[in-house]
Formats: sequence, structure tokens, C-alpha cells
Amino acid sequence: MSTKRKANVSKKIVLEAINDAFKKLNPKVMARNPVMFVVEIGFVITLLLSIFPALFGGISERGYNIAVTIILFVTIIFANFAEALAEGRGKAQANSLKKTKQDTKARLILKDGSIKIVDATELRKGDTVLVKANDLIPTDGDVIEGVAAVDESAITGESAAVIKESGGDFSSVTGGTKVISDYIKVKVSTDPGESFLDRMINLVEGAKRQKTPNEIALSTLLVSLTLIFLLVCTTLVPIASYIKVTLPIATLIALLVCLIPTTIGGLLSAIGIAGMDRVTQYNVIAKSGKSVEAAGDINTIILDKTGTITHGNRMAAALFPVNGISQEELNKFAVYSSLHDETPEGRSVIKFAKKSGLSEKELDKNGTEGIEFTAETRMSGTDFTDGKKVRKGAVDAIIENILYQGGKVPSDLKDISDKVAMQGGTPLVVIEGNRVLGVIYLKDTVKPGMKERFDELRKMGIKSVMCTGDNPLTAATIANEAGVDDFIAEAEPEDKISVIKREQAEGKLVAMTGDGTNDAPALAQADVGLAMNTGTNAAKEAANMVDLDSDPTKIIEVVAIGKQLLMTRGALTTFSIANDVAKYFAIIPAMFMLAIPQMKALNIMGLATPQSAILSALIFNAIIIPLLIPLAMKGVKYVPMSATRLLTKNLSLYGLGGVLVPFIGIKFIDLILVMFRVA
Ligand SMILES: Nc1ncnc2c1ncn2[C@@H]1O[C@H](COP(=O)(O)OP(=O)(O)OP(=O)(O)O)[C@@H](O)[C@H]1O
Ligand SMILES: [K+]
Ligand SMILES: [Mg+2]
Repeated sequence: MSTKRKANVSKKIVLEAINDAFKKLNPKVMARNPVMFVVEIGFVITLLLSIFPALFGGISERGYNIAVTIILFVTIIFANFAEALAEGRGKAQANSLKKTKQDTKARLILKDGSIKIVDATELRKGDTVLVKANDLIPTDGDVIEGVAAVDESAITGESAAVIKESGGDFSSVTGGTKVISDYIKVKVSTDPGESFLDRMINLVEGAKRQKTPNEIALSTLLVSLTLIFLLVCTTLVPIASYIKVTLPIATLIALLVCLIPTTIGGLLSAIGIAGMDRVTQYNVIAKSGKSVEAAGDINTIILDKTGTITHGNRMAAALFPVNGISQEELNKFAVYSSLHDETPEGRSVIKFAKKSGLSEKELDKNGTEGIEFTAETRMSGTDFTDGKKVRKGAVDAIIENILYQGGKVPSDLKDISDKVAMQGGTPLVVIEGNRVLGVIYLKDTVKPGMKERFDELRKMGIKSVMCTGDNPLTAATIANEAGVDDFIAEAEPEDKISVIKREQAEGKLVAMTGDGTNDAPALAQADVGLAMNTGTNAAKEAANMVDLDSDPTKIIEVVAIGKQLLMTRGALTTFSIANDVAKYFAIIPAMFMLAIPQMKALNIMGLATPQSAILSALIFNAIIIPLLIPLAMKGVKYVPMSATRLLTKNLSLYGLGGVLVPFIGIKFIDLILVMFRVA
């Protein structure tokens, strides 16, 4: 059920990335990446030395200086290319999204009810617009009147139309999508530049990309390492002069660049961008990199039931009267209870009861007053002028209500509601005053493939808890059918938050998935909030991710990507630093071999000449960056296993590999240099 968009890097993207790699040479841009900025400064110095070999006095060979300059330049270009390539796919996607946004017109409904055609960009929060069949919805909003089929493929890539209607959790519409039948009135919910499409464009463009706390921590480490090696290289100068060795400046710069963590420094932002890009390929819009990384460490996931685990189009499927009440009477009161209920559930009750033949009189709302459904009361209903109060709602809420009014619970009510609940349906009890009439069976179905997906979550060590306002029996049935680990029933919105807070207090990271307005506070409280695209705007706004496919288990992909992100960064940092061992053995003997012949013993790679040794190490240092771009972009493969095993595995692979690979690489490059007599 989870889609994955194709992730091809076209020739066009590569060409543009090459172009961007040069543009990023701008020192202002480079300064954001301190490690590579040091390389750029080194490049400028060796460039000057190539032109004026005696600039800083001492010995200096022009040819050698030029060689170092070229390699340094290529190193920077490679690092810039990695970042530009990672950005490329997002830019291409942003361009296609921008086409969706092109000048849409809107039918603004003015105060007097007349309609004025305006540009979509002129719409403000709170405006009301009319959208007819074949119109593009001008911007994000909530349906306040009407029901329509909407084609959301421009955003979700999913071609099947979805029904949008006022009232319940299916009332939000997104700018750029298209009404294909009927009409709707939409209340605008965002100001220009802040719509979902705008945010999506910003996101894939990486325009507002902020470093995650994790990235900041790693950058700090890299900067510290750079400073330490800078100190090491500068102190070599007096030491060398003491033993009467003059070190060429180009050699010192080469040593510095080889020792500072250029590999991870050059690939760091590409890893982050590519990770976010992978999230979008799974049709998930993540508002921040931070949330994706947090997902990598999630322990618990809380899920809403209706509209999240189930499809959520709860429809009345049967009406069961209690003993002593006729079917006709229950039908009538079920309708009464729903006269003003503008939720899909309420409308479905009217529609269902209508089929059994109701007179117009019974549908007359005149003089009656609606009692709106709220997640707190878990009831809705109608007050009549003759004092009659008709209600329908969750079993426990209604029982509490009639007992309070001194009414009696019919002996067969439990059996009837249990029968509905055991089928996974939601029973709504209908009452008039303190008299129970019967039960409405609201039918709902679990989204396909849930069981296997929750099994997968379990393997990842993540506990799943369904949290629903519905009764315990329905909750148990759906929980069992979907395969979640645990459930909490009869939950009010605060309960969802307290469950999350409780887990967080135990030091756990919690994800929450939901679709309703009542889920919004919990979505905001969770470390990772994943809203369903079918859900309300409030839910989508509070969450830090939106799944365009409305699949609550999509968290699996996000978790894997989050873990991969952290692992890839760790692996390449380990590799980058481990590389220093071989570079050290290539360069240090080369620097001192002439003055101290005993140093030859350290030339364990048997490199040809001091100059070829230094150039080989520097060339290896440069080409390792593009060689690792595919790994940085694709990420280290994540297979569920214990954290310690994972650490041991990665340390041996990237740590040991990081020590060995450059020995082979540098020797190989040295052989080639000698073969072509370059050095
Ligand atoms: N229109 C309605 N009128 C009366 N009662 C309703 C109505 N809609 C739902 N209910 C009752 O209120 C309960 C809570 O509904 P709500 O949609 O707020 O649940 P929730 O907390 O979001 O949990 P979930 O979405 O998982 O069911 C439902 O289980 C149902 O019993
Ligand atoms: K390096
Ligand atoms: Mg809900």
C-alpha cells in the first residue's frame, strides 16, 4: 500500500549539479562548511605559490605547487558536487510542483453572497470560496458546505478520487487539487505563501533546511578535529627547522587537508538532504530533518483508530432496537438525534433511516436546536421545543447520562452493543430523555495490510498502542484485527496526551499518528507526529509529518530512514577518521626521509618518491569523496538487529575498512604516478 516514487538521477540533474558545484565555490557559501572552507583557503595559498613560488620565502617548486593546487581544487568541487547532486532531485520536484501552483483563479464569496473572481494569491485566512466541478481548489481550507469528489493526484500521486465533505475528519482540502464532481464551499485556512504546496516546495528545494541537533553536534566535532590538526601541522614547522629541514608550504597544506575530516565534511550535508529526499519518495512530507532523525530512535507509537487504522468512513449499517421498542420508533429517533449532526456519521444515519421510509415531517428541523458532537462529550443530538431531548453517542457516555437522569439501562443493551462491537463496529446508543431506544451500528473497516506492518514494527522493537474514544470491545476487535500490541479505549483527547507524556517521562521517544482535530494536541506533543493526509487541517498543522497515502504504518519507512541517516553519518565519520592512519604513513616519512634516513623504515607502502607519496595521499583524499557519494545518497543498509551488534558490525566494516582501503588506494595511485612519470 505504501508507494515509493522513482528516485532516478537524470543526466540533467547531474549536469546542473556540476554547474552548481562551481557556483558553491563562493567563499560565503563555503564558510558554512568549516572543514571544506579550510581546504579552500589552502587552495588559495597554493594557487598564489604556483604563480609566485617565492612568495613566502624558502624553497618552492612551481610544478609541485601547481599539482597540489589542482588536486585541492578538485577536492572542493567533488564535495560541492555531492551536495548539489543531493539537492538536485528536490529542485526538479519543486519545479514540477510549482507548475501546479500556477495562476489559479478563485470564486470568492463576498459578504452579500455575490461572487467575485480573484487570483488565488489574493486569498486570506478566513475567506470563503466556491469551488465547482473541474475547478482547481485555489488554496488550503476546510469544506463548510457540500460534498465533492476531489482528485488529489497532483499532490499525492494517487489517481483515485477522494470524497471531501463538511463536518468530520474528511473536511480538509489542499490547494492545487481538483474538484471533479459537485461543488463545495471552502473556508480558507492559510495565508499566501504558507499553504501545504508552498511548504512542500520549500521542503523539497531545501530552501529552509536547518541543521539538525545531531548534525550540529557532528559539525562541532569536525571543527574541533580541524583545529587540532591545524595546530599539529603548524608545530611541525619549528620541529622541522630544529633538525634543519625546511618544509614546503604546499606539503604542509597537503598534510593538513589529508588529516582533517574532508570525507565526512564533504558528504555531511548530502547525507542529510538525501535522507529527507528519501522520505518524500515514500510520499511523506516531513517538515524538519529533526523529526526524521527522532523517528530513527522511536520506542513507542500511539495510533488513533478511526481514520488512521481504519478507513474512517463510518457509516450506519443497521439499527437495533432494545426490547419493547419497535424498529420504526428507533428509526425515527435515530433520525431525530441526527437532524443537526453534520458529521459523516450523522449524515449516514439520516441516509440509512430514509431508506426505510420516513415522512418529511420527521425530517423537519424547524424549531429544533442541534447539540453538536464533541470529542469530550462523545454525544450529539437535538433539543425539541416540546422539551424532548434526543441524543446518540458512545455507550459509556450515554449510560452515564441516563443514570444521572435517573433512567434505567435495558437488560439487552449490553448484548446488542457487544454484538456490534465484536464485529469491529462502533455502537451508538440512541436515547430520548432517560429512555433507551436502541443502537446504531456504525460500520468501519481496517485498512489493508496492517497486520504484517505491525509485525514489522515489532521486529524493529517498537511498541504500538491504539488509543481510541470508542468502547473497549470495539477497540479490542480492531486492535486484534490490525495486530497492534496494546490499546486504550474510551479515551478523551487529554488521555492521548497523557499516554504520550507518561512514555516520554520514562525516557522513551514517542510517535503519534492521527487524523482528527482531537488528535492535534497529541500530534504536537509527540516527538514524531505523523498526520494522515485525509485528516483535518488542524491535525496536519500540529504534526511534523504528513503521509500523503494516509497509511499510519508509513512510520516504518520513516524510522528506517531515520536510523539509516544516523548510521550513514556514523559510518562515514568512522571511515573518514580511520583513513588518517594510512595518510599519516604516506606523508610523514616523505616529509623527513631526506633529512632523517631512518624515516625510510616508516615508508611501509614503499612509495616511490616523497613527492609522489604526498600527491598520492592527496589524490586519494579527493577521489574518495565522489566514490562515496552513492553510499551517502542511498544510505547504509538498515537491517533490524540489536544496537550493540549493529555498532560492532559497522565499526569493523567502516573502521577497519577505513584503515585498510587507503593503504591499497594510495599505493595504487603512487604506482600510476610513477608509471606516467608525473612525480
Ligand atoms: N456524530 C457522532 N455523534 C455521536 N457520537 C459520536 C459521533 N461520532 C462519534 N461518536 C462517538 O464518540 C466516540 C469518539 O469519537 P471520536 O471520533 O472523537 O473518536 P477518537 O477519540 O478520535 O477515536 P477514534 O478516531 O480512534 O475512534 C466514538 O467512538 C463514538 O462512540
Ligand atoms: K581528509
Ligand atoms: Mg479520530
